[in-house]
Amino acid sequence: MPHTPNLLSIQSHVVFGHAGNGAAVFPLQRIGVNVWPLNTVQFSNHTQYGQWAGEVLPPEQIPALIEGIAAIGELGRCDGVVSGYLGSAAQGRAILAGVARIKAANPRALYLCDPVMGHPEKGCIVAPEVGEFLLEEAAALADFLCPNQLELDSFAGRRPTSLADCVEMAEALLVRGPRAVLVKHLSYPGKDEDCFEMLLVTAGERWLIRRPYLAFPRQPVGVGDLTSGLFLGRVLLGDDLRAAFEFTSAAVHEVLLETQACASYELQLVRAQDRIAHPRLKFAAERL
Ligand SMILES: Nc1ncnc2c1ncn2[C@@H]1O[C@H](COP(=O)(O)OP(=O)(O)O)[C@@H](O)[C@H]1O
Ligand SMILES: Cc1ncc(COP(=O)(O)O)c(C=O)c1O
Ligand SMILES: [Mg+2]
Repeated sequence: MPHTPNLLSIQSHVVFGHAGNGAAVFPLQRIGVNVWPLNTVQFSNHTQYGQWAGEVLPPEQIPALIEGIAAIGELGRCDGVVSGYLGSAAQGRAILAGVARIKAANPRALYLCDPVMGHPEKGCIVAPEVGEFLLEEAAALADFLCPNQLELDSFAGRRPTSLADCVEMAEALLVRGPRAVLVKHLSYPGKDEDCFEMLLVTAGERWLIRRPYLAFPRQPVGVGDLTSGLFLGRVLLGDDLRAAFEFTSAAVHEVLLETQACASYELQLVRAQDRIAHPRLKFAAERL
């Protein structure tokens, strides 16, 4: 029987709806990954509603929970770690210490860092110290870095002038340490507005995926968290990076099609579950 990978997912959790672990855990389970959810916050709902109840996990709880898994002798079975939204650089450092501990227990474990910096139009912005921490500290330990365009711009300190420039900006991040950079959402002058584009760069390869652009009255939340989770999940299941990239794009598109068909603001993960596991569509990655 093939090994069922174990993935520690360090993200926010919402009671109602889907964001953070609330967007990533079920799809990961549905594709055959054992998820160890470590919830950095528990909120009633995602923050784009403008109001929520709940609490942030004290940063010292992150190493304590990881240490608890080590104490029962199971930490070496962790095959991968995803981290998402960080409340502070201190919380980020606690996560990196946990990742280092896991890599010591299992040197083959992979770390994907989703460098969440927020979306000005979604109203979610992180403190400047978090941006610096992500570039100066997290990128060095990450095997995969998954910025969106705004996060890529923030790392580069400028806006792109073209697709080739986006590639250059992503490749500049490779120098910081990750083996691959997945840009989850491209935006640059001259881009075809009918297409939604994602980019994957490694030391030797550059891949672009285009899929149809879907219009929403309000952009759903949690898509980035779903994207980064599925990508690492498929890598842990044995896909090469191109195959994981193509699978992720197709599965996320299936979720958005269902969400659009239901005229829902929240991602329709349960309704789309069979198509997450077995997307009907395939968007082939184009080599640049
Ligand atoms: N095919 C598509 N058409 C339109 N919007 C899309 C499509 N695929 C993803 N999106 C949107 O793009 C964003 C995903 O990219 P990203 O910038 O990583 O978002 P996030 O803020 O969720 O991290 C989400 O707002 C998502 O709703
Ligand atoms: C609690 C919570 N987690 C995660 C996110 C990130 O979601 P996304 O994947 O859209 O970046 C948000 C966005 O508002 C949020 O409120
Ligand atoms: Mg995001």
